[in-house]
Amino acid sequence: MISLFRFLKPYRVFLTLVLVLVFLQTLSDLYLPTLMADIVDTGIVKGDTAYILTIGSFMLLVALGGTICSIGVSFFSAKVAVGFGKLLRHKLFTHVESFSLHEFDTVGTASLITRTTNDTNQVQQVLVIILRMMISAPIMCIGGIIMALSQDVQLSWVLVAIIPLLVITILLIMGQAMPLFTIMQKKIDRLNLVLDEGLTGIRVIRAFNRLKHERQRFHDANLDLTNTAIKANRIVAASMPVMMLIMNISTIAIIWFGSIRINNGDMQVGALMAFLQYAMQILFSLLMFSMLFIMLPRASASAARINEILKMRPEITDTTEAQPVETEQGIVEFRDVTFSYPGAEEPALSHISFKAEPGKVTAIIGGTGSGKSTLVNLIPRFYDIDSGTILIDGVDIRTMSLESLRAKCGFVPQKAVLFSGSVAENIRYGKEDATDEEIRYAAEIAQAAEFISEMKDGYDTMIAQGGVNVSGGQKQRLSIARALVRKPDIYVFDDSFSALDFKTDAKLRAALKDEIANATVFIVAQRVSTIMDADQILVLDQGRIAGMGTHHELMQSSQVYREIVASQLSLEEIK
Ligand SMILES: Nc1ncnc2c1ncn2[C@@H]1O[C@H](COP(=O)(O)OP(=O)(O)OP(=O)(O)O)[C@@H](O)[C@H]1O
Repeated sequence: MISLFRFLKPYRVFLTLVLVLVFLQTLSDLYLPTLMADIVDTGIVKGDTAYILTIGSFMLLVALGGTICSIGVSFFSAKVAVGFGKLLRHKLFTHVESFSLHEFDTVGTASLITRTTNDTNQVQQVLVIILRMMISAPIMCIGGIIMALSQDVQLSWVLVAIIPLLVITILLIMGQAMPLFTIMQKKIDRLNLVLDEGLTGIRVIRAFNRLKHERQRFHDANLDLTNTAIKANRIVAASMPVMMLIMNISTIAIIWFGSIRINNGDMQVGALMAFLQYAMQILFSLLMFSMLFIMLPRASASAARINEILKMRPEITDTTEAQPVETEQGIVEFRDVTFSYPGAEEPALSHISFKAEPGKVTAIIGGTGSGKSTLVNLIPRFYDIDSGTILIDGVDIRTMSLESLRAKCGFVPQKAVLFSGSVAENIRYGKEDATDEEIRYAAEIAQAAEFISEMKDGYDTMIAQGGVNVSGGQKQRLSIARALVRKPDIYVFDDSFSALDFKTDAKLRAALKDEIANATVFIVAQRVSTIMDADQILVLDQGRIAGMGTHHELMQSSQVYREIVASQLSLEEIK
C-alpha cells in the first residue's frame, strides 16, 4: 500500500498542513488534563477563584485551538484523499488502456472495473484515517505515557498490565480479519462478472429462458459475498465490546488503586483525574490503531490488487528503437508466420507466408475457427507472433511505433463496436479532425447515408450505450464509415459485410472499389460471393494456408476452396 502513496506527491502542501494540524491538535488534547489537575489541586483545594478563572479561560483557549485544528484536519485530509483517489483512478485507466489483448484476457474486464472503482475507494477511505491517526495515535500514546508518569509513577503499573492485554487482543483480531477481507475483494470481482454477463447478455438469457438460472447464479455470488462480509464484520463488531471491557476494567483499576494512594496521602484528587484521562488517551490511541488495523487489511488487499495492475507491463509496447515509420505504400508481407494464443496447445496460425499489395484486394476465407480473424489481428499488432516476420513496406512491424503502425490501418472488427455519442462523433472516431463533409462522404460510401438521413436528428442522432438503437447491419456500416474517414493505406474488413443483405453488400463493394482503389485491402469473409472478385484469395484450414490465388486458380488447385464454393454457390454462379 505504501508504494501507492507516491501518488500523494501533488498534494504535498495539503499533506504537510494536515500533519502539522494533527500534531497541534494532539498537543492540545494532551495538555488539557494537566490544566484540569491544576484547577482541582491548586484552585479548588485552596479556594483560589482567580486562579480557577485564569486557568479555566486558558483551558478554553487551548480547547478552541484544538477544535480549529481538528476542523482544518478534516477539511484538508478530505481534499488530499479525494485528489489521491482521482489520480489513482486516472493512472489505472491510462495504464490499462496500454494493455495488449493478452493482459485483458488474463485479468478480465470485470476485475479491471472493480479494481478501478471499489478497490480505489477502499484505499482512499483508509487514507483519510491514516492521515488522522498516523501522527496523532503515536503522539497520544507516548505523550500520554509521559504525562501519566509525570502525574504518578506508582499508578502507572496499572498501565503496564493493561497495554499488553490490549495489544494482544488487537493482534488476534487482525490475524482473523485480514484474510477474510482479502477474500471479500475477490468475491466482489465474481459478483461483478456475473452481473456484467447477466446484463449484457439479457437478450440471449431471455431467448433461452435462462432467467431462473441467471438469478440463481447471481444469488449464489451475492450470498457468497454476504456470508464472507458478515463473518469479517462479526469479528470487527465483537472486537469493540472486548476493547470497551478492557477500557472499563482499566478505569476501575485506576480509580481503585488511585483512591488508596489518595487515602495514604501520596496523591491528589486532581492528579488522579488527570491520570485517568491520560490512561484513557493511551488506551484510546491503541483503539485508533486497532481501527486502523481492522481497515488496513482490506485496503492493503485492495492496494495489492491495484499494484498488480500497475506493475503489469503490457506485452506489446514500442521497443526502444521503435520509429514512427512514415511509409507510403502499405505492402503487407507475412514471412513464415506462426502464432499461438497464450496457453493454447496448438498454434492458431502456422507457417503463413503471403504478400498483399496496394491496389489489390486480399481475401481470406475458411471454416469457422480456421484463424481468419487471428491473421488480420496480427497486422495492427494486437498480438505478437511466435516466429516469422510481418513486414509493412519492407519494415518489420515490431520496429515501427505502435501509433504509426495503427495510423496506417483502417480496422473494421468482426463485432462492430459503437460508442455512446452522436452518429457523427462515432464516424469522427476514425479521424479526429474530419470535417462534416468528410464524414458525410464516408457515410455515403459505406451505404450509411440513407438510413442516417432517416434518423430523427440525422448525423446528430445519439447512439445509445453499446449501439443498441441501431441494427446489426447499420452498426457494421457505421464502423466501415469510421475506417473510411481516416483514408488509411491498409484496410482490414473482418467479416464486416456479414450482416448486410446481398443488395447492400454488392452496392457497398462497388462503392468501395473506387474509393479504396489504391489501398491494400483485406477482406475476411464467410460468403464466397463477397470475395470472388478479389485479386488474391487465401484459403485457411486449421491455421494453415490450404490454397492461394484468384477464384479461378483456386477452383483448379484447391480442394478445400472447391468444397467451400460448392457448399455456397449454384453451378451458374461458380462459372
Ligand atoms: N483470445 C483468444 N484466446 C485463445 N484462443 C483464441 C482466442 N481467439 C481465438 N482463439 C482460437 O484461435 C482459433 C482461430 O480463431 P479465429 O477467431 O481466428 O477464427 P476465425 O477463422 O476468424 O473464425 P470465425 O469465422 O468463426 O470468426 C480458434 O481455435 C479459437 O478458438
